[in-house]
Amino acid sequence: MTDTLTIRTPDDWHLHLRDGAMLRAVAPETARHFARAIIMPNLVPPVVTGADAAAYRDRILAALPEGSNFEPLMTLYLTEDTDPGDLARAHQSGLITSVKLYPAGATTNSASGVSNFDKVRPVLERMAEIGCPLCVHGEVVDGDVDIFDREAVFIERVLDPIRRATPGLRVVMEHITTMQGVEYASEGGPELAATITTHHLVINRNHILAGGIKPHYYCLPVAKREEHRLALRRAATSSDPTFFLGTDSAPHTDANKLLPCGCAGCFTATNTLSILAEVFEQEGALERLESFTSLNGPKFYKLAPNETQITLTKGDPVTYPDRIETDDGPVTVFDPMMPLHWRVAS
Ligand SMILES: NC(=O)N[C@@H](CC(=O)O)C(=O)O
Ligand SMILES: [Zn+2]
Ligand SMILES: [Zn+2]
Repeated sequence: MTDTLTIRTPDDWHLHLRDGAMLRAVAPETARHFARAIIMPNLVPPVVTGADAAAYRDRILAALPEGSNFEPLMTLYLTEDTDPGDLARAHQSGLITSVKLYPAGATTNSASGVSNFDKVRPVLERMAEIGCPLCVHGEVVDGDVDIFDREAVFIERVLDPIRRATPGLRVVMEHITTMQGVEYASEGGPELAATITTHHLVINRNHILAGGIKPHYYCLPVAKREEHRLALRRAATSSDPTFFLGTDSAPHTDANKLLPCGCAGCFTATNTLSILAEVFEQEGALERLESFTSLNGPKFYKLAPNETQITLTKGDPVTYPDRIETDDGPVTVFDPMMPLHWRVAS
């Protein structure tokens, strides 16, 4: 039986680090095991210009533990006023790695996102020319569309038309949650990829809603039926390079999660690798964990995989704190509802 696994150091291709006290508390949780991460720009106010991204990058670096080599890969938040020239300069200088599209109103801090997709056409065309990837939160904002259908409808109504109208645009479908997402991504050729979160490999909608409401399992896109979770597991553990890890670790204080109108987001940075190793072992695919966490992402982003390695060892169940403390208040760590046997050896 395999009880140690050495892989290239993982990267997280979708991560929320926030700012201020929250940033200082959560950055070390990711930097402990990950070499790089794509940093989401949905701060208040959002990271919209190259100058904003440079300043945010400095704040992240200042929040890292001493001696950390963690590299934040910055993104810009696409708005209807994004300046294509500023974006292109930020990308060409290496300051930003990608641009994030939030349909206005789709998720946490998305109010400055896009309502009229025609308005961002020139920016998307410029991105296609310079090879800057677009990371997409793929849900329609339409009160008439059932929340469980918003991803599938987005693919047909918004994503596919954008991709057809913008040849060459490289797109990452972020945090896919449906078999329709898996299917569309896997048929999209080398210019299309998809990230899958840790929590969507573990929970389905019953975990949120059956036997009492569980606010800590509420995130966007919301977890779907079991058949969709199983499709995500097959995609993540296949060797298809289309799919890679984006944890979408999204810290909110417990006070903000446990409101009558609570925030969306699961905080998984602390125990993600233990959970993923458990999931991949359950699927008989431990030898493919490295592709998902450490190889497919860099390949899509045209970056070298990390030279360093981590070793996971299997033993007695490993426990993690239920919550981490921040100066903004406690943040609950995602509970995978199963014993975890794999730990990252220090
Ligand atoms: N995933 C979430 O439920 N929340 C994210 C936003 C996002 O990634 O959509 C957040 O910033 O809290
Ligand atoms: Zn999102
Ligand atoms: Zn996110």
